[in-house]
Amino acid sequence: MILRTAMKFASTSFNNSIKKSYNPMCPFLNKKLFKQNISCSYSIHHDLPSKVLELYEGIKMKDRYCLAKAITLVESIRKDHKTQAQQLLSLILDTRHERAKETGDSISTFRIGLSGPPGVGKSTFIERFGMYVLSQGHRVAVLAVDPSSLKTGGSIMGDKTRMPELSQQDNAYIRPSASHGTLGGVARNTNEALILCEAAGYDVCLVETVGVGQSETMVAEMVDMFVLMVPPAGGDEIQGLKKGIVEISDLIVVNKSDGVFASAAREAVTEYTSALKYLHPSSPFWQPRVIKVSAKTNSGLDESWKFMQDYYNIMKSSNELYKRRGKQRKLWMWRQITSELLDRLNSDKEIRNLVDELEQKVFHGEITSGIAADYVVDNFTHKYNVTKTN
Ligand SMILES: Nc1nc2c(ncn2[C@@H]2O[C@H](COP(=O)(O)OP(=O)(O)OP(=O)(O)O)[C@@H](O)[C@H]2O)c(=O)[nH]1
Repeated sequence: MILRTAMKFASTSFNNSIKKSYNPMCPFLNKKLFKQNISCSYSIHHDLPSKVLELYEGIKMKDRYCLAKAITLVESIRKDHKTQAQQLLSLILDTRHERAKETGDSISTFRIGLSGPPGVGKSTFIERFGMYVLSQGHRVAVLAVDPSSLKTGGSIMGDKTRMPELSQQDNAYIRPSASHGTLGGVARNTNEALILCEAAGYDVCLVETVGVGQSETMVAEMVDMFVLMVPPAGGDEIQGLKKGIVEISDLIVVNKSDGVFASAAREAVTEYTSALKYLHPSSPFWQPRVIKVSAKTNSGLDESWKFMQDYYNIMKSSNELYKRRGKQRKLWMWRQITSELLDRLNSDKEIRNLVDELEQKVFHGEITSGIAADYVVDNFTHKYNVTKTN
């Protein structure tokens, strides 16, 4: 209650200060966008709704309730919510940008992706590993991208009950995967939720996913390090693993290396290590490693964290982390452009009718897909007076 009143007060005075002078929270956007007279929705910075400011203040004060509300806002498909979410995110980014200028350190958090087939022990590992990382003085957030929840409508992964001990900790925050929308949409929301978690002081963020379809690639494209968890089996099982997924992994963790699985786990480590020799590492600064752990007995957790920290330090000091995050941001921007354009195209009735008509012609082989696509894009751009560059 006291916290909320304080937040309300802080956000009111903050709002007033914003109104008095010209957009003080957004010097970068002032310079780069407004002065160049670029018309963009960021002009919404002028009159920020109190809801956005309250969430911003709450997140800064590490209030979990505000963080949860902010993530829900990011996940919402309502147009006004989308605008508010972008306002909140750009406030957070501006603050981060300013802080980085002061400290000279632009990256102070560690984003780790974790993937593996169902039943490999991801949630047991995250529960135990998360507790270990907390004991090292960090704050841990766990997010999930669960493609199966999109089909079933329920969230299977990332559920709090899968990590009962971790979810009780003050310094841990667990957020289940959204269970509506498309995989791309859910991944994009998770990407933005990461920014919110970091702003709320969670310096180690884990993003969990299962090895289905594109979800692993999408998660790899939003984290600093990608960890693949595999069962204690080799031979055919390794052959069956998608080569692409091993290729993008910075660390392979063979779980369940206890009891009857101990020797199979040792063999798996040897086999994965030799398989990695034939693959290109995703960075010239890091040779991917293979280690065995047992989430059940806690063995190998400290070693896993040590490898992860080695990776982080090497990638950060070589500036690779900075470049990687930059490339990822550009990639997500393009994803966003593509999906936004498609949304606009699909929501235009006239164009939608044209698409339906052309789809029939393409289906019956009356025209080529290429011609139909060109025709749709030409009509769309012409309608909105977009100049076509040749
Ligand atoms: N022996 C052994 N069993 C483990 C270990 N880690 C997990 N398990 C068991 O493996 C089973 C699956 O573990 P989960 O942690 O639920 O696996 P998951 O990958 O999260 O599975 P999904 O929820 O299907 O995505 C459970 O019965 C765990 O108790 C381990 O290190 N050793």
